[in-house]
Amino acid sequence: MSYLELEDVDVRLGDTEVLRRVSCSLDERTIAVIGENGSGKSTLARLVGGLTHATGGTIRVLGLDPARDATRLRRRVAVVFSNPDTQIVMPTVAEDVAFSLRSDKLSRDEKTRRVDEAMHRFGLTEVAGRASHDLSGGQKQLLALCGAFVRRPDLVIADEPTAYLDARNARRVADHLFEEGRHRLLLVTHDLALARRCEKAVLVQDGAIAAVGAPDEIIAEYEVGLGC
Ligand SMILES: Nc1ncnc2c1ncn2[C@@H]1O[C@H](COP(=O)(O)OP(=O)(O)OP(=O)(O)O)[C@@H](O)[C@H]1O
Repeated sequence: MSYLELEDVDVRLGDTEVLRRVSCSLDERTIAVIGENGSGKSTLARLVGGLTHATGGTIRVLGLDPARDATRLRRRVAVVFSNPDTQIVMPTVAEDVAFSLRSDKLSRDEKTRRVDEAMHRFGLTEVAGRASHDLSGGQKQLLALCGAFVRRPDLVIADEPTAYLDARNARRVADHLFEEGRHRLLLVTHDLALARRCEKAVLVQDGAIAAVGAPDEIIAEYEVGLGC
């Protein structure tokens, strides 16, 4: 079984049918989700992350049903959104990163070591004691990513993770996202250069999956549709 299995999945939010009969079986380590504004990409990401529930069909993520195994899934999946404010919960940067490890059964020393190492990787060591909400938009984005990676998840779901970042930090974050390691990546992005770095691409159109394939081919199809 692939780690991402969707069969005839529908998602209705209020009166809107946001995703319709979505089916796919994906096992590539890095997957890009592309498509026009409002096509349903973020909803698909939230669905895979267990934050939005299907109203029809079946879904398995890492072999788990997000509706029934939410706790187990949360332990293995990290979701990062384009708006980092929704993810920052603790007063200082270091506390916020440590908060991500609150339910991990690690010794205090091991937690401290992991937090320090993650802050170093994301260039946050110098602002470790600063108030989280006083950071710039880009620094907040790095903090949200740091909080996701410190947990060493099996699957990272990132929705426009480089949206607020300058070129240097965007590169740094992309390098972490694509780092050879244990995590798989589902990346929602309008940055087609980033999408090209994935092993597979999914094109979402009007709430449905229009195409799945090699990124170059799927991006070409998308650009034709956009009239580029
Ligand atoms: N909670 C909600 N209630 C009703 N409609 C919603 C809700 N969330 C999203 N939608 C609608 O679902 C559609 C898809 O939204 P979604 O955010 O998934 O698109 P997207 O492809 O990620 O767009 P973008 O590229 O602009 O971020 C949009 O028409 C949006 O208005």
